[in-house]
Amino acid sequence: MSGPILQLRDVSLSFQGIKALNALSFEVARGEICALIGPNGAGKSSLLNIINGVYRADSGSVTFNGEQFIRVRPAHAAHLGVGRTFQHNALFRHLSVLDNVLAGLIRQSRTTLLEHAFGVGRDRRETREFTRRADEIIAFLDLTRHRDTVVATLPYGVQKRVDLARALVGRPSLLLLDEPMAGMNQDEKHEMSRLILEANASLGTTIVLIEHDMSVVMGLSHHVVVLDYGRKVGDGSPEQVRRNPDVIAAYLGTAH
Ligand SMILES: Nc1ncnc2c1ncn2[C@@H]1O[C@H](COP(=O)(O)OP(=O)(O)OP(=O)(O)O)[C@@H](O)[C@H]1O
Repeated sequence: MSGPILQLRDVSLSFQGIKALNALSFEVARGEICALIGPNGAGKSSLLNIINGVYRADSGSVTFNGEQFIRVRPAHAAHLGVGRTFQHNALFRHLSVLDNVLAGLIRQSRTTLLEHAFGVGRDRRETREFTRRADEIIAFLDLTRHRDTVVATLPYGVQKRVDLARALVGRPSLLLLDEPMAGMNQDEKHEMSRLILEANASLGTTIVLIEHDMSVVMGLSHHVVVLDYGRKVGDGSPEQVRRNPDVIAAYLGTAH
């Protein structure tokens, strides 16, 4: 399919009179890594929540892969090919890495409750196929040695990789990452950047990510959109955005 993978047109959202997003429009090209930046409270997470159906925009429209919606249920967004990670990872801490990654495939299950209860027919075939897919993504993200380890015992940077594996296993065409490097040290950020670039290059996944660390943003993204008080104040290549005086005033000048 040609054309942008994602288009937002005049999207607005308010919470009790506070405009979190104010007539926001931008496009994400197929295959790019697009960073959303802006000060705290600028509306970045709200925007991701609209794209994957957690929130409903008050007005405007979102077009994903040619399908336009104002409200999409999260399950339908996942079905259309939108994957997501959250700012505070929502892993099953007491389950293994493999089980957490398999959880990313639950929505694609076609097994009936009865087949699942007796472990027969489609259930057995599906389990084999899902495990194969999970192992593939576990290897892709360098997690094979942790495959059977309980997530809670793993270092934080590795847990964030498990979160990425769970989001990637369903092979979304658009992956939304909410602060994938939050709380990481420089080495972990470097490793996570490498994996995001690799997922983008080898799996062809379009990525929209929220990130505060400007050196990460500049090194990773093809395209940067800058928000401030729910409005777009910059939109272009990392270089264009870095030189935009409105952006410097709104964001880069702000202590973070
Ligand atoms: N569920 C909610 N209920 C009420 N207000 C909300 C809710 N979610 C977001 N807001 C408000 O909407 C505005 C935008 O918040 P949002 O979390 O989208 O910003 P952000 O750019 O992601 O911030 P941060 O960088 O701190 O995560 C803020 O004023 C916030 O307080």
